Amino acid sequence: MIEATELTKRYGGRNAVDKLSFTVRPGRVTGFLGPNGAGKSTTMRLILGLDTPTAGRVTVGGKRYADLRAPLRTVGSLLDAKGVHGGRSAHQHLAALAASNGIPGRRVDDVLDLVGLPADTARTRTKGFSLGMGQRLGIAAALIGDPEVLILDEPVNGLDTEGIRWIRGLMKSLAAQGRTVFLSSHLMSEMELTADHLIVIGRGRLIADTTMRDFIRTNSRSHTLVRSPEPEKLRALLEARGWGVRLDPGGGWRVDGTDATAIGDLARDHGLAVHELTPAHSTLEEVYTALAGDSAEYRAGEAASGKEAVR
Ligand SMILES: Nc1ncnc2c1ncn2[C@@H]1O[C@H](COP(=O)(O)OP(=O)(O)OP(=O)(O)O)[C@@H](O)[C@H]1O
Repeated sequence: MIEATELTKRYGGRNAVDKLSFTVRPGRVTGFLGPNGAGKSTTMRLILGLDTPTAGRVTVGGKRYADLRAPLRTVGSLLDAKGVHGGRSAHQHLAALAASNGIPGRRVDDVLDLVGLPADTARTRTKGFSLGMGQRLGIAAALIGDPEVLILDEPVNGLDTEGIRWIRGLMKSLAAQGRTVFLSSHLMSEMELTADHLIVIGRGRLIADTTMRDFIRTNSRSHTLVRSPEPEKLRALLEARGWGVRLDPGGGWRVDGTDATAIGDLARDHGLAVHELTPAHSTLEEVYTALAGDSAEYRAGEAASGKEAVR
């Protein structure tokens, strides 16, 4: 569990993190979203004791990071996959981390296996590692202490499709084991598939702390997707009713202001074939983009309650 209470970090004259209070609970994957400069990395650094708060506090498993005796056994993190000495091998890097936290050396082979880094690769210097291999090594380092809490900043960066799918499965299985998984990503489609819960910030303030499902439901414009072999005829009929009609990126029309029943009846009354008629919600990406485009920093002032998704 991660608990932030009125967490504040001031740089120069500006609050990068501004009275942020939230709880990241075990047993689920929590996504951390916010536009560039919203304060996500700063928050993660504060959680990990890499920076000190100006005010407020944040704890991991009930303790401040600085008070953890063997931190890697409590919290594993991936903030910057390039933060590895290029002259060392992956094996040496992980062995050094293990030794520094009283973790048995045999754990190194376990985590290498878990992240799919072959033994011979793990013995070569990391300087030649691809971005994807570096990312796997970073995740191995995060897992070395078998921690209850995982904090990962953009963990799918540089991974190919198979790697992204692998991370998704790994995050979900770690959460299913009862661990706390907190991750940021700019890949919305991936976040939608991976996270159960979302914490959204803008300008250092809490905007939403809610389930993925509720975040999308509350902020999406529900619409009906309709396809017909005579799309223009259908569009004319829909618009004549005063309903909003937009082109769906996948083809067909997105219709606002009515429901599937009314559209189906309308098409039938005019002898028009309909090949698809689906009530639909926006994707996370659509909701998020609309929110971000709505105003710089998500109308941070309006979201004072913090618990409700923005509208
Ligand atoms: N060490 C620092 N000194 C001064 N200002 C900083 C420092 N670190 C971050 N900031 C500022 O704090 C704000 C929040 O930055 P932060 O990197 O936490 O945002 P972010 O949400 O992680 O953004 P991104 O998605 O681009 O990584 C920004 O305005 C940034 O310029």
